Amino acid sequence: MAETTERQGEFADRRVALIGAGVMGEALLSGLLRSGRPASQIVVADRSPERLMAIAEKYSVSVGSGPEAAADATTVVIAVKPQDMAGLLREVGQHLKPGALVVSIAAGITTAFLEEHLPEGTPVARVMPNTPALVDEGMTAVSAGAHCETHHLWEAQDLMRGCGKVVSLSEDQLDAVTAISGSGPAYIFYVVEAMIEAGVLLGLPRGTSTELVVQTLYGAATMLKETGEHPTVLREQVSSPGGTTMAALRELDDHKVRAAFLTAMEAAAKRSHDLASGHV
Ligand SMILES: NC(=O)C1=CN([C@@H]2O[C@H](COP(=O)(O)OP(=O)(O)OC[C@H]3O[C@@H](n4cnc5c(N)ncnc54)[C@H](O)[C@@H]3O)[C@@H](O)[C@H]2O)C=CC1
Ligand SMILES: O=C(O)[C@@H]1CCC=N1
Repeated sequence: MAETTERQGEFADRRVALIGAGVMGEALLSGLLRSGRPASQIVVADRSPERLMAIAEKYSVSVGSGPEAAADATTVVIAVKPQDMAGLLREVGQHLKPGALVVSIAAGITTAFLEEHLPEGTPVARVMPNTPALVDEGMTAVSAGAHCETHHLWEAQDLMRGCGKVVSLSEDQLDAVTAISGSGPAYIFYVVEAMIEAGVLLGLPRGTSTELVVQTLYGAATMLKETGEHPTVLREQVSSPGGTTMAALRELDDHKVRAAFLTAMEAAAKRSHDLASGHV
């Protein structure tokens, strides 16, 4: 309680506008609230009135149009699809408070793109979070635009720290970040789906297979994080000579699964790069 009050004091002069309250927008909003940002200092905008009503009811935050939200904010977080970004920036740019920080979480959208579409000198930060932010286990990379000073960068990092780990990287690494941690949860869920199906194929009830796979994933992730061991070492510990694991891993190698992962993530990074060039 004392910590929450202290944090509320820290944010006393800040107002955050969150524009785009979809999957990621809601994850960030809930993280901001859990980390102690007062709801009274957050205003949410979305072009869907139904969505806005649901968000206002669930989180007790103020809601409004994009320009209304932006006009009153010291930090404007934009969480719309890359394809909607240019239109939105045109809509809100002229309403920004002088000196307000604009933080974009859109895949591929560069700080140069944001700066071109906003009033001269606007500080912007490009951020790439991921959906585990919903459970405070997010991974976010932050990079600064041309007019983003150190205190702006801290503010962007602080916004995201409420829902997980944050690193600062140079912008030329952000397409790779998008391919690895931004899209990453989807690859893991895809592998989980496949393993559950395999369990069913082998005769396990679906519920049992799901429980086995989810706990195995959780245990393996916890081992990676807590032991700090290289994944190769951890994999070798499971792989007995002439045993079951090697029989399975040989099949994965024969089916070029490792190569498929490399190619898949190259495709994601290329897509992120292309989104910036307007290939939408
Ligand atoms: N979903 C994910 O795992 C991640 C998404 N992102 C990025 O986050 C952004 C949002 O993605 P999602 O939340 O998945 O999309 P979403 O489609 O769930 O949410 C986008 C929201 O923006 C609203 N919107 C669109 N144009 C608007 C406008 N002019 N004014 C106000 N609201 C507007 C839509 O009504 C919608 O609710 C994208 O740019 C994406 O690249 C980044 C990291 C991870
Ligand atoms: O698929 C996408 O484009 C977004 C960006 C990273 C994760 N989801």
